[in-house]
Amino acid sequence: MAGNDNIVLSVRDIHVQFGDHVVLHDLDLDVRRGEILGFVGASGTGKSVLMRAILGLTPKQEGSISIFGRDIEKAGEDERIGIDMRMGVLFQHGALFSALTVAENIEVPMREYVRLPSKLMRELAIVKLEMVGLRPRDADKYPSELSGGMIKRAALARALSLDPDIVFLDEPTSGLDPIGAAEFDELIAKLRDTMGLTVYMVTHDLDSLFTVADRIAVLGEGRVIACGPLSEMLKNDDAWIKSYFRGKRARHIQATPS
Ligand SMILES: Nc1ncnc2c1ncn2[C@@H]1O[C@H](COP(=O)(O)OP(=O)(O)OP(=O)(O)O)[C@@H](O)[C@H]1O
Repeated sequence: MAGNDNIVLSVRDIHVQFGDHVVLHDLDLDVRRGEILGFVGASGTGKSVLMRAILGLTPKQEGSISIFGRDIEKAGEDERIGIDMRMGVLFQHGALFSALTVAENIEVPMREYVRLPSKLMRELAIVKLEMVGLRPRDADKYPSELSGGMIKRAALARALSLDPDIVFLDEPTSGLDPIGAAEFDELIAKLRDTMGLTVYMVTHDLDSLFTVADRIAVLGEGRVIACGPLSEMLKNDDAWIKSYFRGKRARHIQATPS
């Protein structure tokens, strides 16, 4: 429920369509403080659309979105900026600015939202770099000089730039090898534990869901058709959920000791 301190994000009766194409309808979702919520669904079901609608980047036709207990449509401009500052985003493919160094990329949200001396921004950027497991000497590299895993980490550092309460991660482990993906999952869990972050993670990565997600929300036919811990997904008899969580690949992951 909105207004409940334990709920960071509350989505109610959301409807989003493009022309005649209804992507989301009557969609409800709550994200709890300090949890890692894994958000899954077949390709093209609207996971990115929902994330973009929550972030105010895609218009919705109906419904309400409350963040930190505040309906974002009722928030004034200053309040909205305050809410935006408490949300970090890692877009699919990292989306770093290629003409900026890693440190400059991390400083982008600082420049946008807060006025700080350059030297302090640089120092803060280095702290963020270290938080995500990069080294200070990576600060002056350009994105083209980074590996895929380093790009994800740099993008995460940028998402953490303003010490947000919640981060939205769109397929953070896609394109990483299994070891890099597992290390990234570990990093996310560590940041949640140390910073009390709430994590909203769109993913296709079963390993992530099995190892770090506290709850999983499943999108199907425009709505959240199931939401709960992995144990509930493993008992769910919906055809897609069953084949996803109890299919061959899932059985292999469960059988492999971590
Ligand atoms: N700006 C837009 N205009 C028109 N249609 C759009 C727009 N954005 C998304 N869509 C459509 O909405 C549907 C859902 O897209 P979305 O990218 O949210 O899927 P997804 O669940 O994130 O898929 P994937 O797992 O493959 O990334 C798709 O049919 C897509 O073509």
